[in-house]
Amino acid sequence: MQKESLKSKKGILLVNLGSPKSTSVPDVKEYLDEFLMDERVIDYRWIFRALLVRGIILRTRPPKSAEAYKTVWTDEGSPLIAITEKIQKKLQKLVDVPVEIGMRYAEPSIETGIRKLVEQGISEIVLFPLYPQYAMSTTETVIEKAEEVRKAKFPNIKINYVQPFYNRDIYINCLAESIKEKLPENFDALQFSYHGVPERHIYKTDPSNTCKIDDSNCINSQVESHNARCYRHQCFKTSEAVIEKLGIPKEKAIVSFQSRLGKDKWIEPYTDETLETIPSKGVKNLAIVCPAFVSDCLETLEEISVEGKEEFLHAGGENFHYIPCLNDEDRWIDVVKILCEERLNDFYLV
Ligand SMILES: C=CC1=C(C)c2cc3[nH]c(cc4nc(cc5[nH]c(cc1n2)c(C)c5CCC(=O)O)C(CCC(=O)O)=C4C)c(C)c3C=C
Ligand SMILES: [Fe+2]
Ligand SMILES: [Fe+2]
Repeated sequence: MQKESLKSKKGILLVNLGSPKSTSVPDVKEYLDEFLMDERVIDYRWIFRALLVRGIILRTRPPKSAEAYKTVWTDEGSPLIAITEKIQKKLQKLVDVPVEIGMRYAEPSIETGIRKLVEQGISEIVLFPLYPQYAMSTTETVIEKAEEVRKAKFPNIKINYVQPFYNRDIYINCLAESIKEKLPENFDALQFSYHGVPERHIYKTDPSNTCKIDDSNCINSQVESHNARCYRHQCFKTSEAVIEKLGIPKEKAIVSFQSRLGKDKWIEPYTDETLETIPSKGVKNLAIVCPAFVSDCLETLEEISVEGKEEFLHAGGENFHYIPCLNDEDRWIDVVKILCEERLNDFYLV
């Protein structure tokens, strides 16, 4: 068994969220349709999801989103895709197996990425969902999609998945080092702004049924199965570990959740409301980082760096310092390499 595994060819697929093909309204609409019709993103029954997405959201949102995308688009296209390609190229120089990329939505899709590997004779793939924290709308949907594609199109390949890595020392050290380098000399608070999710998603993915979204039941939970699946817990734990590593007092750290959509209750506190209230509480000089994203994207470059900054300054803040994501920093590529290699080696254990 082990001999056979050693003979088969291995490869790596890095998976990120994906962006529209272009900033045109029809391309943005097509992208949003695929994204929001995902049952792990808007988790209503198909008919209600279609009524909400196609009947309401897609009638008004695409032109606004297209305008926002225009402000971050570069000569290389979408920042999220361009950065993922840079990670791929750097990783490729460090490992002796082929590395491809795939996006959960739009192109290059997960299927395209797997096909490119299979065409190179690969039959064992390490698939890395590029999300530090687990969520139904990120890690889970990537794995579901990859399994659907594998079963339907490539039934003879094996896939090992890199697990969420929010609590791995190598990642925390890397993130802390990266933040440390970019922190301004004087700051009143360091804000960790994570992408939000509806509260309902937190309860839905908790196998232990113990999460009550309050500090004792969520952040400090000792229930392993809860902690492995609770996005909120994992976000707070990421921040806690980073501030400890940086030696920043707890009182100087703020955790918040951005980018909510629709009328459902999302996990709190909300980033926009926080930015509007902290100046009156004495936070005039703010450093802000977005650790749910490994690569800068619309949500960091526009929603935080532009809109968030405006909200903060308008509310009386004086200095707003955005700390970029890990992007293609060498120290982060080293972490990606280690996490992938662990799963490459797991093929030998079968
Ligand atoms: C990092 C983790 C992410 C989670 C969790 C997440 C949940 C989530 N997102 C939406 C709706 C939208 N998100 C949009 C953009 C977007 N979201 C993420 C990541 C997470 N989303 C990224 C990296 C991006 C940027 C993509 C890019 O091309 O740069 C958008 C599109 C933009 C817009 O119109 O505002 C929507 C819509 C929901 C509903 C959700 C959880 C249920
Ligand atoms: Fe999102
Ligand atoms: Fe929780």
